[in-house]
Amino acid sequence: MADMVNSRDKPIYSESGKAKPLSEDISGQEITRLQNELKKAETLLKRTKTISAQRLEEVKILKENFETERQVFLSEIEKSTAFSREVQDDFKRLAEERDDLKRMLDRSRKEITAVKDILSETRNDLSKVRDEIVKAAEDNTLLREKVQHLETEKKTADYERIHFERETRRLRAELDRMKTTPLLLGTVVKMIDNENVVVRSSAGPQLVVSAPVEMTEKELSPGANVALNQQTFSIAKILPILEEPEVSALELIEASDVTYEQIGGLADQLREIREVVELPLIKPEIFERIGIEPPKGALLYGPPGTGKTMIAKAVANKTNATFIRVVGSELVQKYIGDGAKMVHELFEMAQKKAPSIIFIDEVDSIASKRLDDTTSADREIHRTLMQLLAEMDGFSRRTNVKIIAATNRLDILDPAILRPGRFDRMVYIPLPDEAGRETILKIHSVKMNLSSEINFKELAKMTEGTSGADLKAIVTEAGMFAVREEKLSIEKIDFINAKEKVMSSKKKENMLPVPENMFL
Ligand SMILES: Nc1ncnc2c1ncn2[C@@H]1O[C@H](COP(=O)(O)OP(=O)(O)OP(=O)(O)O)[C@@H](O)[C@H]1O
Repeated sequence: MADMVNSRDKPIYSESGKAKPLSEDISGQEITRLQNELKKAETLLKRTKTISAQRLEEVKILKENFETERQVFLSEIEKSTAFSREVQDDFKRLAEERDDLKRMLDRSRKEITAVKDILSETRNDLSKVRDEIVKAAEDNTLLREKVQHLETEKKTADYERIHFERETRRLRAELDRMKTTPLLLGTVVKMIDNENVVVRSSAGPQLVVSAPVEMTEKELSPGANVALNQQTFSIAKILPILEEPEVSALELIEASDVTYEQIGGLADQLREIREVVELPLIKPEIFERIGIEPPKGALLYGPPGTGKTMIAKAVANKTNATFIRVVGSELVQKYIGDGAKMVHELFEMAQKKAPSIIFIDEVDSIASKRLDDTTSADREIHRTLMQLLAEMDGFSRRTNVKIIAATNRLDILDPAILRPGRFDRMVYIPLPDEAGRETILKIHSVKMNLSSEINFKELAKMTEGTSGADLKAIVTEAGMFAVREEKLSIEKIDFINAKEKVMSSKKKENMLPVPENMFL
């Protein structure tokens, strides 16, 4: 057993921990026990070593983990430090900005205060200006009233002046006629030489008279109408020759260019006139076939500027007739003493130029009713009328001569001229209605360059009471407005301005007194 003790196992310790020499009291059992104990201790030591190794390993891992986390924390701290620095910078910048803003706010507050002051000053000024405007408007109204009053006075004065001028002219003509010894009518037969002329006096004999030095050979050509002094038979003046319309009271148009299409809004009236004037000229056989006398003509009456002359010209155009226009007032004013003769020559010329249409404008000037022929002028007018009636009665209905007369004063016409057999139809030519006005506006602006916004229907609504001549004036005036402003086309505003202008001047005219029943 002693062999079994390993030298390595020496010394052996007792339970009390005190080493005892092996030789002494160690029994076999004790040795076994001690060996067991030793084994246990070894096992324990081994386990302890293992555990220590495990613990060491764990400590190592923990150490590593700790290092890693420390690094993470360090980097986090670094980041936080950088962030905190940024935050500090931002804060600083924001603080600066806030200071700037504060300064700006202060400045703005000061500016607002200044603006408020200016505003209150301006408000005061404005209220002063408003007061001044109100005062000026009141002054303006007063002035306008004064101007209106003055305009009315001026119109009255103008009207009186025109009236007096007319009266003066009439009296002067009357006076001249009374002063002048009546002249004899004569016709040049031939010129003998530069100084002597043979004339046939209307009294009968042929005479040789001296040629006045101021008269040319051409003026004294054979056939020229002359007036001769009753006592000396010298040539006092050359009388106009009817066939030369520019020196007579006549307007002679061989071929009129007015067509029915150029007349707006008078369809019914045109139909009536065409029946009595156009039809007998174009188709006289219809009347023969039916066995009725063709009409002689028509009397057109109505307000001025409604197209009476146009109608007569259009009929002349349609029938290829010569259009001869004579103005009643000119007949008696220009050819004092010769009115009746002129009427006779007028009908003669119409026959010569047939087919023809005699248009007697302002027929009231020679055909007005009067109670008695007090003055010689009245007697002269009466003679002219009698001649007209005689000519109308005398010429055959079958000739190619038709008469159209026109007047604005049906109320003053002598009933003699209205008697049946003279004018077969009396046609009222009224102011155009709305549709008529629209057509007339379109007719007169057909060649104009118009802007697309122009609405003639609307314009026709605004021009109530205007005549065809007024509407033509509006169109022309609108063109003038556009020309003045160098526009490319006529705009609506030009028409509105033209309408205002024409209608206001018409209103002024209308303020002159109008005889009662003027268009009846
Ligand atoms: N119905 C119409 N259609 C188109 N244009 C018209 C019309 N009526 C008048 N006018 C225009 O007015 C102008 C004057 O018309 P016109 O001389 O025919 O009138 P009137 O009735 O004879 O006038 P007055 O009685 O003053 O002699 C014409 O040249 C024409 O341009």
